[in-house]
Amino acid sequence: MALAAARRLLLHAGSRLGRREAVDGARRFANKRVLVETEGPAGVAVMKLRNPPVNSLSLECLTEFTISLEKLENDKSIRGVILTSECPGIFSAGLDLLEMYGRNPAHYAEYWKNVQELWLRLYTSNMILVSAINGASPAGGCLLALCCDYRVMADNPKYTIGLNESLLGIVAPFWFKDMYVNTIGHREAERALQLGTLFPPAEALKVGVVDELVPEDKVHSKARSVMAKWLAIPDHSRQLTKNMMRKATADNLIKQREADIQNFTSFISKDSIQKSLHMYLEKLKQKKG
Ligand SMILES: CCCCCCC/C=C/C(=O)SCCNC(=O)CCNC(=O)[C@H](O)C(C)(C)COP(=O)(O)OP(=O)(O)OC[C@H]1O[C@@H](n2cnc3c(N)ncnc32)[C@H](O)[C@@H]1OP(=O)(O)O
Repeated sequence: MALAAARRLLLHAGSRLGRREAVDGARRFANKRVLVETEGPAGVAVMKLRNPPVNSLSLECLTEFTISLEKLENDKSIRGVILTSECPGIFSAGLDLLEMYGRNPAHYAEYWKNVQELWLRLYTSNMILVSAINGASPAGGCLLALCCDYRVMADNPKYTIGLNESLLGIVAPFWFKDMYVNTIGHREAERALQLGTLFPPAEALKVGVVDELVPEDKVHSKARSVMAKWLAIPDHSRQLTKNMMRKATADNLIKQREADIQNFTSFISKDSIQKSLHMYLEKLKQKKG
């Protein structure tokens, strides 16, 4: 309930801000955790995640992200979105572990519903989505990138990308898996999912998790030039083709959303899974020394 009210408020506040800043030609609207800048005639928006320190996808962040996408979808002048991060060295640390640890079943259900919603909106977007991966991108971070039509990654060996859920003692849901299989093929996905592989850039390129590597300072300009190429294709044929390629995967979740929420809630509530998450969080803390 509270979240729905927040959503209405954000939509309203966002549109007021959007109108005010349109005066300069370049428009922008911002929620606390997502900044969107649109650049006039080209019809391209740049969406920057800014939920420091690691752009974890908290419930608030997911909500703001989904609302921002909804607004862009409703703006017929926008044809493409570049998805990137404002947090140095991190694209997104994925789902917020603190939303999945030490909470109650109702919270887990609410959180998962919002994860599903963002995924469905991103994955089935009619807009061209290009990710400019400028940092680490584990699990849910990789998921965001996989939803895009094209992935440009900074060629910095410190950054890794992949679905590493098994390392946390949890299991990537079937729709994460489906998208991984669609992107890198069954054999590679099977291996990478079991091992929880976090690919450094060169390996991510080789296996097909990303489409292109560029020096870090060129990620944004490359994403723009990729976008220009995709914008040259007529929207209607590109959109119908995208829909044809993705519909079955999206429908697979749509037809069992409620069961998937229940499955997540009972899985994540298990003592053994909570214990695994606790240990992983402790490991993250200890890493700092
Ligand atoms: C049937 C269904 C089953 C369940 C399916 C669930 C699917 C789950 C999907 C996910 O996305 S789970 C999340 C997976 N993410 C990770 O494994 C990433 C963990 N984080 C890191 O590896 C590192 O933090 C980093 C992203 C590489 C950044 O490293 P850096 O050294 O720059 O920062 P840190 O000191 O490690 O972290 C700072 C701060 O942030 C906290 N944090 C990190 N990641 C998360 C996260 N995903 N959620 C919440 N909080 C996170 C970290 O603990 C530090 O906190 P403080 O110690 O400062 O309090």
